[in-house]
Amino acid sequence: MELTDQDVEALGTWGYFIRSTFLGESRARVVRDAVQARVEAGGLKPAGIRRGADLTRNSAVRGDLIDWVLPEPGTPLGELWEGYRALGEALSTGAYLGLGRFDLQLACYPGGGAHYARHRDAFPGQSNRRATAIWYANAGWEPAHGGVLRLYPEDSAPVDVPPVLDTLVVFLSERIEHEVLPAFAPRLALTAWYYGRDAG
Ligand SMILES: O=C(O)CCC(=O)C(=O)O
Ligand SMILES: [Fe+2]
Repeated sequence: MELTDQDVEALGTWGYFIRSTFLGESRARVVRDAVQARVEAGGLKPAGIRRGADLTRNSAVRGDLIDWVLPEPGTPLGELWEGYRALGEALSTGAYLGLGRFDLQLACYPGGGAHYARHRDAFPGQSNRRATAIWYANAGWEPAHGGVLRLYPEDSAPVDVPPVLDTLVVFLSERIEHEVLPAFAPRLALTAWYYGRDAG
């Protein structure tokens, strides 16, 4: 995994970059099937919203179901995990982000208008989340399904990212506000949050 000069420049200037392919089509389909199977097996739980020490559930803010993905060498999800590990290394080497460990979350927005209100993934000085990377697992996503990720770069117009299979979005967690617009079909995303190397 290597970042292009364009990726690095976009990250520095705008705080994000987008790639239309991460794993490549055939591997992406295999991972997608594994993600789908995991969702169908049940076990995803309504996501919480943290306000200080309180964890609350409020589908008016956030309507997804989540689970955490751990390293699973030799499985399709393990392959994705490994891809994220390599991405973290590339971000550290190529963009000097100094990243350490990451958490990887599987999120399913069930459709029916589920969304996630505008937010940041980290606040300056309060968290060691440095970078967010999101990979989408939705084959056959159509504009009528809604569910775009809307990024709000600081000095430019909002940018919409349809959650199409194998698309990868990377942004600086403290810098980029974003939201998920209402989704009208089941929407699958895998999000990694990278912590600074100095994080506990
Ligand atoms: O699924 C997405 O596109 C973004 C989700 C998100 O913002 C989050 O989980 O913090
Ligand atoms: Fe987010």
